[in-house]
Amino acid sequence: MSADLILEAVGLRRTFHLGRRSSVTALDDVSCGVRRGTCLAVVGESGSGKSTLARVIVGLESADAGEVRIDGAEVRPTTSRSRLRARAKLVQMVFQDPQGSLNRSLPVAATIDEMLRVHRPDLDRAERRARVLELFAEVGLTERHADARPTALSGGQKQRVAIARALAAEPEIIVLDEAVSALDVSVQAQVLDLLDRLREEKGLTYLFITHDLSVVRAVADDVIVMRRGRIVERGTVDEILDRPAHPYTRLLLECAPRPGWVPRRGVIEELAQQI
Ligand SMILES: Nc1ncnc2c1ncn2[C@@H]1O[C@H](COP(=O)(O)OP(=O)(O)OP(=O)(O)O)[C@@H](O)[C@H]1O
Repeated sequence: MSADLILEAVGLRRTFHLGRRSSVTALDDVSCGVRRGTCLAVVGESGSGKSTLARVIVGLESADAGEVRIDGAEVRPTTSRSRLRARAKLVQMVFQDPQGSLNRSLPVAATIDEMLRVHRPDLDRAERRARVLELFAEVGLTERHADARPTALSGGQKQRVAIARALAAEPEIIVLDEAVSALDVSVQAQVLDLLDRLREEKGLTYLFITHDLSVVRAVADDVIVMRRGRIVERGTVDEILDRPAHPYTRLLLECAPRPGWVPRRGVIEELAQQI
């Protein structure tokens, strides 16, 4: 493993069998690496294999072949509590819908408190409360937000809570799976700014999954472009966005005329038949 790669995936393959005769290869010999303290964006249209890559990388899904290493240690799916806890210290995931990680009937502070109980057993109740408020401040929220129920918060505020929850584990890597895709463009820009600031302040590493090329420049250093489970192009953000070499990347760029545009499944594939 190259010295500055905190995360490395080598030769990942994952096929889903949908019946006796039909199967889909979501990952087809995928290899990539993320340099410590940088952001790698994974782009591609719906169904290209991005989420499967993210899930295999965090150990939520197993690969049929290949391996993932974080900080030199191999990541495998596990049900062992101590291993899951150790992994959560290394890598956290933020999803498109923050609602999933929030309890509707409790103030959002309770969700962060729960993370701290697991990952910071050294803190007593009062110290945890202080840490919760510190984490809220870090993501631009106040005590009033901490004591609100999820239903009282906007989509952008809930996504900030989800980021605070991830930070509570003090991970080295955060995998963001379409984390800003459901937000309005202006809120999207604020959350992207927040992510960028947190990365710099905390030396975090991001794997940023998105179908939306228009948000990539704001956060990414490097980009991989996926199509039908394979990486068709990789490079720095400037190379990919300004000088795309692969016709599929050019098509993705042409098909993203404005921020927040969501491609219908299959549209790009239809156009890409000629490539
Ligand atoms: N659990 C599963 N069972 C069967 N097929 C699956 C499963 N998970 C993913 N797939 C299939 O694998 C392919 C890749 O899916 P994946 O979700 O990784 O793509 P994606 O690029 O993240 O798309 P999206 O943004 O729509 O989630 C798709 O054809 C999908 O239908």
